[in-house]
Amino acid sequence: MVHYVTVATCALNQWALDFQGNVQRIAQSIRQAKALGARLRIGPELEIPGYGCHDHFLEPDTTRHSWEALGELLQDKTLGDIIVDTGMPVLHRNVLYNCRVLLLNGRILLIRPKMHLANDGNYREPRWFSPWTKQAATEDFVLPPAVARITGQRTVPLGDALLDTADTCIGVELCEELFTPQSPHIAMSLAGAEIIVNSSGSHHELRKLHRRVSLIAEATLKCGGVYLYANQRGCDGDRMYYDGAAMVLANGHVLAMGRQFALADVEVTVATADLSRVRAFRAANASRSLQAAGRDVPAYPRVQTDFSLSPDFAQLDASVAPTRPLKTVAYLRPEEEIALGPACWLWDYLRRSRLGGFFLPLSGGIDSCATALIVHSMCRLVADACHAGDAQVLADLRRCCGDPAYTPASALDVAGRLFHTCYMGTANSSAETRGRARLLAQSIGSYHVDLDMDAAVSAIVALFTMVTGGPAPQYAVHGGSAAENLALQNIQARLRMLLAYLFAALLPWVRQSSGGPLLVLGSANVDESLRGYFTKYDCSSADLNPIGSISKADLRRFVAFARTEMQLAVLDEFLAATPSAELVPLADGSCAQSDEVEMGMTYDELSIFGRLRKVDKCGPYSMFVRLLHEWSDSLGPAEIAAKVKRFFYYYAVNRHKMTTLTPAYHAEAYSPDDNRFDLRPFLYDTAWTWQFACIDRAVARMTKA
Ligand SMILES: Nc1ncnc2c1ncn2[C@@H]1O[C@H](COP(=O)(O)OP(=O)(O)OC[C@H]2O[C@@H]([n+]3cccc(C(=O)O)c3)[C@H](O)[C@@H]2O)[C@@H](O)[C@H]1O
Ligand SMILES: Nc1ncnc2c1ncn2[C@@H]1O[C@H](COP(=O)(O)OP(=O)(O)OP(=O)(O)O)[C@@H](O)[C@H]1O
Ligand SMILES: NC(=O)CC[C@H](N)C(=O)O
Repeated sequence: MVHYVTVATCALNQWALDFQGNVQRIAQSIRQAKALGARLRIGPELEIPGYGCHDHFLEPDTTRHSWEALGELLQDKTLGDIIVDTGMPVLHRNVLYNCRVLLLNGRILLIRPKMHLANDGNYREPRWFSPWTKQAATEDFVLPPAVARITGQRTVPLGDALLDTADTCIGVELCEELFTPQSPHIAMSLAGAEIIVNSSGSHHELRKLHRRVSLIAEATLKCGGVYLYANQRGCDGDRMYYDGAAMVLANGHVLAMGRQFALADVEVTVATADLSRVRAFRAANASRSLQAAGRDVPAYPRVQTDFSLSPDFAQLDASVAPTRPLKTVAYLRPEEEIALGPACWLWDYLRRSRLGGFFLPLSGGIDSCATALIVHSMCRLVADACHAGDAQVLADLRRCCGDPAYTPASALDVAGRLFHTCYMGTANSSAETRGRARLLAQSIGSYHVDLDMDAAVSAIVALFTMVTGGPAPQYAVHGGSAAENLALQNIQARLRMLLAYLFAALLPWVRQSSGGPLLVLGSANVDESLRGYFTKYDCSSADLNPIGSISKADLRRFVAFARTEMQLAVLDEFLAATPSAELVPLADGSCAQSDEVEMGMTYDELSIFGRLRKVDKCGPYSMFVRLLHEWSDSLGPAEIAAKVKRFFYYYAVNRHKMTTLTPAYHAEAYSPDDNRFDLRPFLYDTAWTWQFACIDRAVARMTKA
């Protein structure tokens, strides 16, 4: 007797509130799973309305339309003969739950509400849902009449139960539940669930996939069993990118894993697991058996079905073999993740916003260069998908370009249609930055504009002088005050933003393209945002920023990676250049300004401050203590104190700038995004009187000692 079960998990590119598109993608994934021989298919968390509906979950319409959409799935006869695990909000006795709904042949088997809600970082599920707190208990859920008519059921069980099929037992764990110390899979496995299904809405952060795989590998290594993990993939309407990587593990080994980043709307990952191995693994583990036989194992209610996941478990069929475990999991390096995640996010945003492409102010510096490389990466993915026959990507591309007959020849060809770069020079710009911008644009195929805007700068200064009747403001190198010097720089920076929006609106018209206007891209990185080293409402203000949660140090690593992997020799010059704003007059024809000198700290130091502040939750005093140990080889307590105090001073002065930062791709746990992720006041006492005094006392004590 063999017990081979073929199971399917998916990554779907759902879009919040796009019920029609979401149901189509779910149905397509079920059909694909069946075609691949699967008898169980799981999809992402809340896949019917889309995970990222946020406060729309509070609207009864969202639940209502989810039931209507579920009704369509239940009535579709092509979706039968497979257990389907789908997700939607369910209102039970006036309480809203985040639920899995398990279906089979037009009937609902079980509704399983989430028991441990995600409530940190970007997650705030308790704002909309309540957790189901009754372990191993169910209640009767009365179906909405329209659904009851379809299924022929009046009530279905809702709660924490297991599903018994003819050949195995299935337990449901929902996303965050895996991340908790007392994960439900532990009790469910001890109670005999052999397959655990986990549907997630888990967004990308660099290196996060390791954590998911380790948690599941650890779970199945300790408990034994088959574990299915599904996830959304794509931008479903905000700063997050859900990064797929749907997978199947068994007894600690990865059997199959889908792609983390890809443009395909539907990806089904299938594996055949041998349940005999699960049984042998568990039975041979004496201490596990002792626990499983004990009184503490919850007596789960069990929903019964005669359906069997094994094709015919009475006979050995040599054509069906268990999937061999992967030898290694091919984790991407963080640089590769930066190249792919934001690129896929940009593509989803572009096609879903139905605009005509991107416009990027390209300065010849590292940040806008990294942004350009991400768009280049997007163009490569789009060209590859078209060449591989992805009809959806080709249709979306044709709509963006406004050309129904277009077929791309290459990534550079795609860039020529979608990507616009612009160098906006002034008398303060150097030939080096202008040249680097032009060469990079050539290398990646963007439509490049090289302009000078001195006339506009002079006009604004002249207007100011005329209105105030005073002398013209001067740069510091010409004897001007600090205020004059800053004001003159900020005019240039803000004019660039104005020009960016003008060109984004009208370049398609100039090029006689029938695509829509362009999305303006910004390139402010985490470090300069935290330090406030940028002009409010300059080119950092844009429609989207692909690099806004990434530090300068990581961006430099990404550009170095792109130099080799994308074979762009021009990037050597970017890596070698000294970062500079080029907003003050040149000295002997070359740049007289250096970011790090002006900021009073290096980008590497800023990266460290940024991680300590957010990830390690350090206030000024804790940061000082941490750095005292980490920097003790090179710096004394007084120097470290001065650096920490300088950072917190500028952070406090400039925190207000975070409130208007351009929406940025969420890539890192140290993101300073003020609107959704890093919630802080923006009016601080910049003296930090109490905190700095505490540091000063510690320095005094150490100096005395
Ligand atoms: N607590 C608060 N809440 C709300 N608003 C507040 C505020 N404190 C000041 N403000 C306002 O903020 C404004 C000052 O900010 P802003 O106009 O940006 O000007 P500001 O921060 O004074 O100057 C721009 C900074 O960026 C540097 N910079 C300039 C250009 C390019 C680059 C580069 O990235 O390479 C760097 C420049 O050296 C300087 O340090 C004023 O309007 C002020 O009223
Ligand atoms: N000469 C320029 N031409 C076009 N865009 C520019 C120019 N100077 C600055 N910008 C735009 O303004 C943004 C902020 O300018 P800033 O001088 O602060 O550069 P940065 O943040 O160090 O970025 P980069 O490394 O791209 O220069 C740049 O990322 C770029 O998009
Ligand atoms: N939707 C969820 O429950 C996600 C929570 C989980 N901590 C994650 O990041 O994957």
